[in-house]
Amino acid sequence: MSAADLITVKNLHFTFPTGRKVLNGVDLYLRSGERLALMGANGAGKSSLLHCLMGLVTAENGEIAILGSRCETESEFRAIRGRVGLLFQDSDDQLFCPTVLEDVMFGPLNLGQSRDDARKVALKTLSDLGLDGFENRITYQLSGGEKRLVALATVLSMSPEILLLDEPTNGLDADVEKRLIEILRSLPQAMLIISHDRQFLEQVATRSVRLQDGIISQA
Ligand SMILES: Nc1ncnc2c1ncn2[C@@H]1O[C@H](COP(=O)(O)OP(=O)(O)OP(=O)(O)O)[C@@H](O)[C@H]1O
Repeated sequence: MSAADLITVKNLHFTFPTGRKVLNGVDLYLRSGERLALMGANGAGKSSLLHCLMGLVTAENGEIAILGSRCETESEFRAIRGRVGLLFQDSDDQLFCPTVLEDVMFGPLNLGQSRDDARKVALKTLSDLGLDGFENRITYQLSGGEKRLVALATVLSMSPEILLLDEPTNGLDADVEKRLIEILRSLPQAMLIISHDRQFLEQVATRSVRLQDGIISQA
């Protein structure tokens, strides 16, 4: 690990209130320019690890530093949340507005942009993802794959400095997955990507690690 790490995790432990322990001393780093694949079996704790990184659940032990700031308290996590974009595993956790445009504008508005600027950035982000003409679609009526791309648009419209992507290819057909691969490869942000799609990871990831038995090993 080095001072140049965008994310540094040391000896992280996390247990659900039910007593299920999923992280048992995780060490991890993400550096500028990396697209890091986080692999592991179903239930290994990959999503839980991303949730710890965003402060959505509280680790009982260990250290998290993001973009040079130590994150432990809610106010410390709040300070970095606008700079880190999390694509949830389930698109329905990400989309809560009646229309696509409102959902994609929500983040930029929340970051203090004017309605005009938020609209412009939302329309550009949708266009970049091949979603021209989707702006007035009713979010809950979208197909699973369409929702996946709109959910990604809600993340990218905030121009986060780091991307945490939880199974981004879920529900995408082969052509759309191919487009997503090109998009992710063209983005400047470092990213941590959870996926069970080996072909996808082979084309996108610059490094891979595996979460198993609560710890990280080389994949
Ligand atoms: N709220 C909860 N309370 C108790 N246990 C939970 C809770 N949420 C998840 N778990 C359990 O914690 C474990 C880790 O879940 P997590 O979703 O982090 O795994 P994952 O590696 O992302 O799995 P997958 O690849 O299937 O998405 C699983 O066994 C899951 O059933």
